[in-house]
Amino acid sequence: MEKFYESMVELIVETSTRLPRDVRRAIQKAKLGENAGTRAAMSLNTITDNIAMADENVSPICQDTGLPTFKLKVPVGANQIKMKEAIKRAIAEATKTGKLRPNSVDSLTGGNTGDNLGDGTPVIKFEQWENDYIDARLILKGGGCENKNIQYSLPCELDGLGRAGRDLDGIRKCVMHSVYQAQGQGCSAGFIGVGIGGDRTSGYELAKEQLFRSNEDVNPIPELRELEEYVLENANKLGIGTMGFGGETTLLGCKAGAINRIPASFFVSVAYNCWAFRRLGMKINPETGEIEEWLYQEGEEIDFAKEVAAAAEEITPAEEIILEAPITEEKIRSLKVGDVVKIIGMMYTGRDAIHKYLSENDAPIDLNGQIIYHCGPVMLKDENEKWHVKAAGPTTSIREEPYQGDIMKRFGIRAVIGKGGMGAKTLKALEEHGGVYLNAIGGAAQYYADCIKSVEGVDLMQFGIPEAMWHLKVQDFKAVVTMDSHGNSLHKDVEQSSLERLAQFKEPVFK
Ligand SMILES: O=C(O)C[C@H](O)C(=O)O
Ligand code: SF4
Repeated sequence: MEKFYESMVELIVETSTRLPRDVRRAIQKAKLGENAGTRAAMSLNTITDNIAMADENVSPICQDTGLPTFKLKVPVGANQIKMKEAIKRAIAEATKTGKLRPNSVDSLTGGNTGDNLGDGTPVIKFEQWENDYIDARLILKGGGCENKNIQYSLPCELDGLGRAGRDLDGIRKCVMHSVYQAQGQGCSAGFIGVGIGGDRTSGYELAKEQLFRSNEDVNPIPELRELEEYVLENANKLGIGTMGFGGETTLLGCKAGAINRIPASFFVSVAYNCWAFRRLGMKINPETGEIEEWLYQEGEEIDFAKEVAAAAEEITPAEEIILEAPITEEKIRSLKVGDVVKIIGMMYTGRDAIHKYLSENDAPIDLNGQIIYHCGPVMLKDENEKWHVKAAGPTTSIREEPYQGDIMKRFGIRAVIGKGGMGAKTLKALEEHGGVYLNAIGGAAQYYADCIKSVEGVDLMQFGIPEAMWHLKVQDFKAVVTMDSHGNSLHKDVEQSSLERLAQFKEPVFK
């Protein structure tokens, strides 16, 4: 079992830090399809730089290492109890070494278990089979994309598309709609798994099961193959683009499966996965526990590191505006949607727990003129009790929509950084108070960790590592203004234009 445990540690570390080959190829294709100089092209450059940095640092690609979900197929007689114990031990170990963020939170008390173990975490599923080896697969699916999963019950009425009936064309409409409703919030461009049929539970399970397929396989069922190809081609006409900034690629992969249903129910379930599609697998010898072969590793491996060096010579950077807190209202009012800013100096992290806390309590520090970063980092303490940032990309900002505007006004905060954009309430507050929303590239956790030069302090540690308020000193932290103090929002514009584009897919296609 010791070897099996070591194999599991390796599986977790590799999955968290190195994207599989099929995923790299899909991202490379998207990159080649964007026009140089656009926001989408810039974002994809950051994404591929980040992939290369994660390879090199053997550190998490994204700070949200998600809900670890293992799927094991085992020969009859293999001891599942022992395997489960070894997997749990491996999870705790990978958390201790900073390859996983402590992500297991008590749903009633809010307490973080600190080692990723707890009721329901990790998810481990076993299946017996006739083969003589163990097939072990792992997916680390983050929370932002998980929140964009969606389940439709047919028939239904859909924005832009009208009625979706109980047939293949109705299914087509649901799947197109699922990509539209995700906008950039699940760190598009994404991959989707579609589950047709089943009940509410087995439908979602089937959808997630599709995410274990190679992105390049061909569906043996002709109707499903047609559906997959249709969606992949046409969802990319929605113009949502990388991070929802607009652009040519919105979807990187679509895989669909179908199971039977009962007459009254007709569910279409969609599991959305961000570009940081972390899933790997291995064949393991059941006697020795050793790795026999890695899965998803056929074909060419794209090493983005080489491209980083080449691209650095070519790119002329867009004009960047330096921002350093404390920021004046005048400075904020001079910023407009589309401006690229480079932040130097201090910023403070604050996500779900902090926003709720600040809505009911005083701030632990003076936030006047300051910058709040929606981020739950991976942190490690060294032997001298000093904290280090191991991964620190933005989290989905829309969750703070109920609080954000009020908090900015009350504490004098001038800028918030996050991803995916915010809604009408925040936009109004930015206008009234003089604030901006800055979009960072979701998932680019190594890229941003590199911009953080020191950890100057931390407050509210009782909320656990991802939710505490970290005081970070940064250098050249780049972000784009996507909501300004003049009532403009790139997110609102893209949502509107993509809804109009969605409507072109209203007419029946599969008869
Ligand atoms: O929890 C996080 O750090 C990010 C999350 O995955 C998100 O996409 O919002
Ligand atoms: S931040 Fe983005 S890339 Fe990271 S897990 Fe969340 S959705 Fe995925």
